[in-house]
Amino acid sequence: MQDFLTYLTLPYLWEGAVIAIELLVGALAGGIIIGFFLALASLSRHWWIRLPVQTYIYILRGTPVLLQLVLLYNVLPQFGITFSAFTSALLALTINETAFCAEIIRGGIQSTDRDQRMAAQAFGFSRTTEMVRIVIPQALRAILPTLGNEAVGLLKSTSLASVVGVNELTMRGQTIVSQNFLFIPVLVASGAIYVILSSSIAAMQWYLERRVGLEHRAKRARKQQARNAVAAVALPTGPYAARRFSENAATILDIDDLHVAYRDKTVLDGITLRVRRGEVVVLLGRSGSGKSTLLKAILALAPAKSGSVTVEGHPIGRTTDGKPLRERHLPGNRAASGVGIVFQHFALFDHMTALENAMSIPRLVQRLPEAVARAKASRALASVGLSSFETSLPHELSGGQQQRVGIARALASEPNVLLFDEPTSALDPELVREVNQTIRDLAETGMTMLISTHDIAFAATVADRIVFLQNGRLVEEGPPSRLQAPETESFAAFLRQEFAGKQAVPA
Ligand SMILES: Nc1ncnc2c1ncn2[C@@H]1O[C@H](COP(=O)(O)OP(=O)(O)OP(=O)(O)O)[C@@H](O)[C@H]1O
Repeated sequence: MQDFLTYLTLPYLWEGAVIAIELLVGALAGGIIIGFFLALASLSRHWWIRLPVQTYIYILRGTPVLLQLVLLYNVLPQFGITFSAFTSALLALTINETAFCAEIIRGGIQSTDRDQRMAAQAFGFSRTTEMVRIVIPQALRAILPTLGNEAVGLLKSTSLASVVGVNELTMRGQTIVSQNFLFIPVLVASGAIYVILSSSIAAMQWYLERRVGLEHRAKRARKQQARNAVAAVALPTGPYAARRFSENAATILDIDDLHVAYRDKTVLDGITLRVRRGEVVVLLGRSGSGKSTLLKAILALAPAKSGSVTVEGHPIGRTTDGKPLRERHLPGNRAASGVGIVFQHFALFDHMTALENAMSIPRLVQRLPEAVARAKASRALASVGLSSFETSLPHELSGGQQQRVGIARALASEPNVLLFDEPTSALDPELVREVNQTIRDLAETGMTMLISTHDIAFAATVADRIVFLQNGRLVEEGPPSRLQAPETESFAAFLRQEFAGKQAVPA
């Protein structure tokens, strides 16, 4: 025991441990940074970017790190490149680590909810903002446990550096043993130092997991809200000024001869639709008729083959002379369109509180000062009756409340037109009413809305105009009274089917 304690506190062994730590930190940092870019490249849409990166990862993951180390140390000098033993070991470990980290990070990125990423794109987040504010914080939660394991594995792999003569912890232990033959106390002391180091990694992992955990975020948000309550900004009253719909109102959303196809399958076949300021238009149609695609196409999120969408003269997804916009110009174009959208499955950012969700567009897209964004978000949440839930995370809310946060998030950007993609179809029947009422209240304020729904009773009470789609074509449109007196046989057949076994259309 005495020998063990002597070796456990021996500076010679601890100096070796420091070398192991240097290798670990250098290789892990390099692995994570380079691995991040490799992960992005391996997810590229272009095969000529993807393929070489995937091949690199495949080869590195498939060969022992010891082999890579010896190869690097012995082969490079033959090309006139000579590194010290430490640099060679660091390089070999880093290169190996890039492949493993790339795979871990790729998994994390892919684990981020697709709906949230689509929402970010619809709101006009730039690719970088989407990555930094939405994807990475959520991916971190998913990858930290695996990354912790990887760090412990790497710590153990640093012992391989002794093969090329790096005088790290394992080598120092062996050197002592070769002189005094006290195998047990020396090797157990070396092992104990490795355990101390890996325990430090575990402690760091625990701390970081807590920091990025949802509970910690909620706690921080509550503290911050208490601080910001003093610095609240007064906004002019009512962004949603009452603008009652009038038949003579000007067109605000103009969809002209829109064709959308996924690969060779036509999904929208020449849709022309004009929505006037303050008007509420409800889209009806069977599942697969193209309602969601139409809403996505308005924000250039679906592959439009021809046709145009303009909002108050602002073309979406195209230049003023009708050419398709380049990918990198789409976020700015969407952000400037004044179109807000509410999704069927809410697509709330899971790691943000209700207030942060509602602040996301004013802050991250419109780049308003924090206090102004906060005030707008607060007002939007108040308008949907959720003032007392500002610091709640999405998972702490009911489905109906989550959807109302979704509505508040869209409202906080003060849109000119609001799109709803089946806003209640993911909700339990008892929660549908609260969301429908929120949308009706919005209609009363004069908000221009285009709503896709299967809820015909709701359509009857909110719509100024009904539009019926079938197989991607606009088959019938007219006042809500058409729900009782459809003009086309296909709309009548749709209504009969929808109402088989349901309640009658309200008069
Ligand atoms: N990303 C996609 N790739 C290929 N086809 C797609 C894609 N998105 C939608 N479609 C197809 O487009 C058609 C219209 O789909 P869409 O979601 O717009 O219908 P919908 O009327 O909104 O249906 P629902 O009421 O069930 O939501 C469907 O046939 C669907 O399979």
